[in-house]
Amino acid sequence: MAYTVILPAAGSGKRMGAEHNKLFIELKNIPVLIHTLRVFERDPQCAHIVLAVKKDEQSYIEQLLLQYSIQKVAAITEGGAERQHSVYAGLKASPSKEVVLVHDAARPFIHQDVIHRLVQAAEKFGAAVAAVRAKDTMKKVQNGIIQETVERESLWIIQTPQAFQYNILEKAERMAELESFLGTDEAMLVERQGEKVHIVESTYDNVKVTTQEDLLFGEVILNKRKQEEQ
Ligand SMILES: Nc1ccn([C@@H]2O[C@H](COP(=O)(O)OP(=O)(O)OP(=O)(O)O)[C@@H](O)[C@H]2O)c(=O)n1
Ligand SMILES: C[C@](O)(CO)[C@H](O)COP(=O)(O)O
Repeated sequence: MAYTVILPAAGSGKRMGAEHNKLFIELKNIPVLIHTLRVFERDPQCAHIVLAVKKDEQSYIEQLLLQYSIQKVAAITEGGAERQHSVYAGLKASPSKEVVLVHDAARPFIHQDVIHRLVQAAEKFGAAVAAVRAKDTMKKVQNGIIQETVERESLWIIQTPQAFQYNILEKAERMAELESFLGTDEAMLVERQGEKVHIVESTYDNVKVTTQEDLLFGEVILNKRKQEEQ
């Protein structure tokens, strides 16, 4: 089934400590943003891409789209102060009212197979997110003291893409805005509307480029994939 992907790309990259948007940092001489865009540009099931960007970065991003022949961007909208605001702005600009994916532009290593399983799950169940099982023990801590160990067997690390039937995500975003609720992912907003969100198992190399170390991981991931292609 065809889908539209919303790519929030309007962050400040504080944890990266870069002078400019971390999405412009190059991995193997290609900007992180382009690596991510190429995944969807090359996916026949992706009908449209919607970008949410910082106003003062829009013309530079438009130049990148031309330079790298990215054709599927149907809309570029202005992002907001929080990731959630950027996603909602992107949703409002979406040309499609069917299955919509939200994917961090900072996650360039997503596999097409995971995307397709997410689209199928969203079509069938209404909402689904990419995730991997927790490998470390997780604990709740207050004032530097462990309060509770969370049983690991049922713990998953949630990623993006997060896939939804349009009307489910639209209502969740609209209600969150009305109630001034801020979540760290779209699933939170959908869950609070009583919807069931399904898990689609993803891969551990679906890294979000957040801190300097992730750039090292990214180089290794790209080198490994290049070797596998040979
Ligand atoms: N107001 C915001 C904040 C984030 N994002 C985007 O959401 C994705 C995930 O956010 P994150 O990795 O946290 O990026 P930043 O917010 O830039 O990072 P930091 O929190 O370190 O500043 C990124 O593609 C980022 O560009 C966005 O579109 N609008
Ligand atoms: C949406 C997300 O990628 C799921 O893990 C994550 O919550 C984004 O967090 P960020 O701090 O906005 O990068």
